[in-house]
Amino acid sequence: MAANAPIIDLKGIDVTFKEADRTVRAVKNVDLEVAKGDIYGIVGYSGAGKSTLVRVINQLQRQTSGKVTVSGQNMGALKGKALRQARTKIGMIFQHFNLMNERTIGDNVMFPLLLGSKLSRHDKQAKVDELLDLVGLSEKKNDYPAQLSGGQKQRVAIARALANDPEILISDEATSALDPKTTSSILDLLKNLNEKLGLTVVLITHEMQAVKSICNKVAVMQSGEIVERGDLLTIFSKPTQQLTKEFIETSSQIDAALANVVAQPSIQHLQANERLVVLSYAGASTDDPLIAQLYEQFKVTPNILFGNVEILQNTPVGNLGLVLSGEGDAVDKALAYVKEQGVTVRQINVAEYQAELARKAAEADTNAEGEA
Ligand SMILES: Nc1ncnc2c1ncn2[C@@H]1O[C@H](COP(=O)(O)OP(=O)(O)OP(=O)(O)O)[C@@H](O)[C@H]1O
Repeated sequence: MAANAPIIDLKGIDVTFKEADRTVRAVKNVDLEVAKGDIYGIVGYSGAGKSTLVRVINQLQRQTSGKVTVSGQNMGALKGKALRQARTKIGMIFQHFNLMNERTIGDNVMFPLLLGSKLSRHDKQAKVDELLDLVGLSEKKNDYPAQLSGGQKQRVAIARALANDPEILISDEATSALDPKTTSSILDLLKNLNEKLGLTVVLITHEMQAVKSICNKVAVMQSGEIVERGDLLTIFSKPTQQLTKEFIETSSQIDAALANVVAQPSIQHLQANERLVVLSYAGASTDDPLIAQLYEQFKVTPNILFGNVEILQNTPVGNLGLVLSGEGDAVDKALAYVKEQGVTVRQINVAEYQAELARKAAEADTNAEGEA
């Protein structure tokens, strides 16, 4: 494998399921390159094709067409023992942990080592101890899965997935059944393993929050296709697709803040020279100088309604909701200047935004009735 070749290289992947009464094209012509050491998030709603796509990486799911290369090996050409061998280098964890309840924690972690590891009996035991130590569960070696919390069970599953020293770990909704605090401790563990062992992680989730906390790259999937992809900062500060924006908004609470704001009478009756805007930026631009310049350069008065700054990949990413007011075309000029500084400007038409909120609420009601 060339030094800078991606560790996972998917080219033109299609997966079609044929059933008696229907055909589902679950993955449509997807290309995906994951570099060694990436924590690559794949985000999308249920049914988008995420699981099917990642199961192609270890060939638990064979592609209908396209080429899968992992660590330089053409996975589609492997069968039998060679395929089993290649799979040991790709660990996988799931939402429901998939532990063997009648075996101890130690034996669960030992299990993959019994299937063809060349280590001696003594070294296998030492490996189990080392793995349990790595995930912080040394004391639970002789307990059974039923005695553990969900977060602890997922740690056991992670230790088991690492038994054969994989280069890649695929996490399929591994935190979806966990509470927020446990989720964040599992995500921290994955990040830690990535740094400590150089493990490449592919993280499937429907929660942008998870992507935000540990991924360096993200792909957004919809109806079997990747609709947007890129490094985390670019995707968060300059999303282009509506679906990406939706996922980001659910994780940043900006829309919840905006919904509160547009419910206020003073905002519903803005003057002709007033504008409601949300400014989003990543990196160098910070609130203070920008806000000061609005007034100093353009005599535009900013009234700050809400704001938040998060640190992604060591870089501040901020969102700021403002009402801007100024004489003549001062607000337009100020906004043009702000855009030149690399800040994304979203102008909110209050009446249209309220209508949109009402439409979404009605849609949610209809869906809830359908599910009831
Ligand atoms: N073995 C299968 N046979 C038939 N259809 C399948 C099979 N596996 C998946 N599908 C269909 O493929 C589509 C994509 O499913 P997939 O599980 O990959 O989506 P997902 O994004 O991972 O969603 P979820 O998080 O709900 O699993 C869905 O329409 C699903 O019903």
